[in-house]
Amino acid sequence: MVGLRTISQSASRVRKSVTNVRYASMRSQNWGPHTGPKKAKIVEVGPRDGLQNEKKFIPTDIKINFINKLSKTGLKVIETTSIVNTKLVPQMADGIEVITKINREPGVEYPVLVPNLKNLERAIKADVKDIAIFASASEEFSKKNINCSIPESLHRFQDVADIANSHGIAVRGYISCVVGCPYEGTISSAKVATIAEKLYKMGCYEISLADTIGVGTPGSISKMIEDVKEVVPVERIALHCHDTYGQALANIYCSLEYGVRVFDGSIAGLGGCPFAKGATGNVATEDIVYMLHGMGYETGIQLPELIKIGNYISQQLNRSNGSKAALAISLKDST
Ligand SMILES: CC(C)(COP(=O)([O-])OP(=O)([O-])OC[C@H]1O[C@@H](n2cnc3c(N)ncnc32)[C@H](O)[C@@H]1OP(=O)([O-])[O-])[C@@H](O)C(=O)NCCC(=O)NCCSC(=O)C[C@@](C)(O)CC(=O)[O-]
Repeated sequence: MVGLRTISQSASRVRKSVTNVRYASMRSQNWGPHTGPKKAKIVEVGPRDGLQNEKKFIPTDIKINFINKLSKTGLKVIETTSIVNTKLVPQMADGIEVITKINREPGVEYPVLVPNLKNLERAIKADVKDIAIFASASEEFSKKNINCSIPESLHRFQDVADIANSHGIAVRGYISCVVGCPYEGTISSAKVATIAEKLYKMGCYEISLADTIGVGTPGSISKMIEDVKEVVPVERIALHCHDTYGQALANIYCSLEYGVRVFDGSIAGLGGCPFAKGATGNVATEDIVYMLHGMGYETGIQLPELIKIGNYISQQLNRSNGSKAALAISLKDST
């Protein structure tokens, strides 16, 4: 740990160049709204956000099998697990085993949630190449989720980002509760923009704006994106929707109008946050992909394969598939 801290200063210099390399490779993929074929990127968060709240422990082999299957669908980013306090999130207690045992396909990124330096150290030992840090726009949620205030968390994340980047590890940044919080109610978009700018400046290659409890509508989401776009280039913005109020696809559609091209989704609509009452499933990846393909966006994802895996994991969890597109297509195919 002491070793990690001592390299923190030179790390900020290295950070800049590593971040720029990541930017260059992302730019070549044209996630922005500009010219060329219409492209969008999906960040599959099912293995982490989708599973973290499951009460019954899912055997590690099933998690690994699930991720290995997802790796063959054309997805370019699969958020694999988290390295956090195992007493608080017991479902992710096998995070290190999962990340070390999956088959990491070339061209696929496997980010892992990391909240602090101690856990970054564990991630580095496990040869993790991509991490996600997770801040919040709500003080209360920040304290409940990561046991510190927003300013303390940003201070902590600066160290994590510096050291991660100095090891060549790319860093994605989340902001939870971007329009509403289960404890504080409405959240100001100006506050979200301030935090987004800080995460971006500390070296996050992408800022994922999370509507943790799914209260956003195209009205509140567009205001929030407008404000964040002022301080973070739109091609570095991702939207992470939960579908609690059935608004997720409408919100994604409206963010497309603002130039956002990166969307987090959870296969079969799995998900929920242990620290946010009312955080139900994430928007189903299959539904996002169905909509994007229908609008002429290329995602590189084979939807039929994704649907098979959504059905597989739903069976393993003994629950019905939460994707409407998957249900409709599976029904049509079976008749
Ligand atoms: C952030 C901390 C660590 C701060 O926790 P802390 O108490 O401030 O710091 P700590 O590092 O001293 O850790 C406390 C205890 O946890 C243990 N610990 C710590 N890490 C590990 C580990 N890997 N394996 C085993 N033990 C671990 C550590 O050893 C210690 O044990 P003690 O000394 O008390 O016996 C804690 O609050 C925590 O882990 N919180 C869980 C956060 C979390 O996973 N939240 C859910 C994901 S975020 C989310 O879902 C939102 C998102 C991203 O999807 C977007 C959205 O929709 O909003």
